[in-house]
Amino acid sequence: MSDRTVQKVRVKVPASTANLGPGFDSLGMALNLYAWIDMAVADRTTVELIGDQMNGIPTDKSNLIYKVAQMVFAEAGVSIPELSISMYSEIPLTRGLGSSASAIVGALAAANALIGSRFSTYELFQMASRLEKHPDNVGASLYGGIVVAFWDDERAESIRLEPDGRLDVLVAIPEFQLSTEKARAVMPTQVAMKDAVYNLSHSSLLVAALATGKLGMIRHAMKDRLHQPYRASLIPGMQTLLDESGNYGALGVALSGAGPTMLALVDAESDRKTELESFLRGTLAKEGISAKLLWLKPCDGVTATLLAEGDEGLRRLVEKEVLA
Ligand SMILES: Nc1ncnc2c1ncn2[C@@H]1O[C@H](COP(=O)(O)OP(=O)(O)O)[C@@H](O)[C@H]1O
Ligand SMILES: N[C@@H](CCOP(=O)(O)O)C(=O)O
Repeated sequence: MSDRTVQKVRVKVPASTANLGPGFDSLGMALNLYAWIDMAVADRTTVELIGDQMNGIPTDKSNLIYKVAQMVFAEAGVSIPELSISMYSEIPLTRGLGSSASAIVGALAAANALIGSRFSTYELFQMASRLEKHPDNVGASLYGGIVVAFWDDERAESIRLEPDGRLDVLVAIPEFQLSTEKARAVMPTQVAMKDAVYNLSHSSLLVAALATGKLGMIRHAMKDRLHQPYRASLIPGMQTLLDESGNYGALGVALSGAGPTMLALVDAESDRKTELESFLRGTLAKEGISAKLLWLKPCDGVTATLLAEGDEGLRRLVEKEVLA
């Protein structure tokens, strides 16, 4: 252990939505649902999961947070074999809101803060993209805002766009889980040139619309032929939502990440929010799917805070400030 090592850190990391329709594996947006991770140097490794959101996550050294932290230490040439980790998360698992990316980014940021921030945010982004194998969710959780990025199996590059303040985000989170692995497995390995051109043009137009605040263009741009048509078979009601949400006040609609969550961009001033909620809820209900609806906002990326001896534990913070 080096003298630059601090004893305890807390990170707060946002959820993310990837793709935004046509930007498969290249567009992401941070959303204000959060996970908190406390990480401390310890004599014996412990993993405390607060709340029941993370049921089934391992609490030994096979835990993703522990493994990612060890990767950071190894890369820095530092030995901190035993960690005390506490976690609380509002981000539902395997629903397309980037829980795995938030865990990876949270672990990278916490471990890096523990060793005196030896790595830059850019270096953490390279590590995160290598682990997640696509940069959209990790880029958004790390940098915040809207992130436009690529990962070419060797390096990741990105630019953050400032989200327009008028953008509200409605997500419908179905009760069933769908792993990213399963939702990637239904996609073809090759696509027709016309579909590639369709996505290139729509994704480029979407980025331009988001960058210039031309919100009316979103309904034309937020369309996809690379992944959503294949994934629709896994999410009953999805095609109807994609085809018709625009008639109920959405600026645009997409599958959030690999799904099953559906996401609508909405003008914050819209007077049709209740109408849109009923349409989303009703369409999924017709397929026998109950869904939790949440209104979210784009937000900033991960933050890390060094903790002092007397600072309250994560469980207390969650009871006092998050669940209150
Ligand atoms: N806080 C966490 N700690 C450890 N593993 C996690 C955590 N959050 C998510 N994961 C892992 O990520 C998986 C979900 O990833 P994925 O299928 O990509 O869905 P999504 O990222 O959309 O929630 C979980 O099943 C779990 O293995
Ligand atoms: N671009 C990826 C995004 C997966 O996001 P997740 O939140 O579902 O993990 C994909 O579409 O597979």
